[in-house]
Amino acid sequence: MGIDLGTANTLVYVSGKGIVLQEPSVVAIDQDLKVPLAVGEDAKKMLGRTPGNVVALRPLRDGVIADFDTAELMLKHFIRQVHEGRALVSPRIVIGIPSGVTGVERRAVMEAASQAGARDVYLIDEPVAAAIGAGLPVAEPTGNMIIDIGGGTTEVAVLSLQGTVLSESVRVAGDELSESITQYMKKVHNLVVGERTAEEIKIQVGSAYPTHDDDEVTMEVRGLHLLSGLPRTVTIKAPEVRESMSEPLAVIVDAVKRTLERTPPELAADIIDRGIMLAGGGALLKGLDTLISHETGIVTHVAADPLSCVVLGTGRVLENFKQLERVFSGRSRTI
Ligand SMILES: Nc1ncnc2c1ncn2[C@@H]1O[C@H](COP(=O)(O)OP(=O)(O)OP(=O)(O)O)[C@@H](O)[C@H]1O
Repeated sequence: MGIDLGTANTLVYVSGKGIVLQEPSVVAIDQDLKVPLAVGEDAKKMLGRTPGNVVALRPLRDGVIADFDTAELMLKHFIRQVHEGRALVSPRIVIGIPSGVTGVERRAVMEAASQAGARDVYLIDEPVAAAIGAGLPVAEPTGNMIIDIGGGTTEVAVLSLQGTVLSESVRVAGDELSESITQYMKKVHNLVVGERTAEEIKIQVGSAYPTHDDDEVTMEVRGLHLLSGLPRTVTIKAPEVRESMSEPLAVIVDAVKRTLERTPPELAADIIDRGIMLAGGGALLKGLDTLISHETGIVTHVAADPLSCVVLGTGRVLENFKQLERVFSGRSRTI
């Protein structure tokens, strides 16, 4: 089994079956009874809509485990769901985790997977898994650059010979882009919008680079008007949404440029030939590949299925275990 334990989404791949689960990394908990009410999609629908005694939590924030107990609960829930309640037959699990997590958190993730019934737990850094899932030849002696833009972190890495030659991780990614839209709506339109609405704006009319028909793209946004205190609908245009995201986008572009500046010349030459690969849900932001190409002068591609790259990578590693044995950043075995 391969798992992408992401800030925004968790995906599970089962050898021979493919991706069997794709759910938001959200857990809703009844605080009075201390029991989970919902996990995944059902819990995400509750974000910002819960009564006093219920909290909808995202246990991973900014690429790290913010709430370990809830993360463990979620991981166990998903593993059991995939196995339809049956006990695991001591399977091997490969888990993709953000490269910024600490040693303690790595052990905690392995522990949670062991408790859910896994015998051999292997950890793989998300950029490495994303590169494998995007089909980059990471085992060859050639430089590959991957930018994995998730919910909480953007990880930029240069890989060669199954290893990370250099990498940089910034805690600015998809969620921060949505948050900038929230701030903009409040400041310019006096409209308070929730996390889900801000994400919808980003997906529907957000872009990183201008197109000729930009001005015609608009969206009606509902929220709470700050001055009247009443619900109101406001029409926004694509260029203002792009402008509202300019700061976090600049942080991402700077991280890419800094990594390129540190890349050894032979590998840099490979990257110029092969281009840069974008993965993670953030890669779906319209025009982001064009922005990065424009800023770096290097052709930039978006992976075929950016949201699934990490989990597909864990799956490929599972299915080619002997050839890709050196890609792991942690492992544990329960006897
Ligand atoms: N079409 C889209 N346009 C822009 N952003 C999108 C789109 N679809 C998804 N996203 C964003 O992608 C992010 C989630 O990506 P992904 O599932 O790869 O993250 P993750 O792996 O859970 O996070 P992390 O890698 O930080 O742990 C969210 O911020 C979401 O808003």
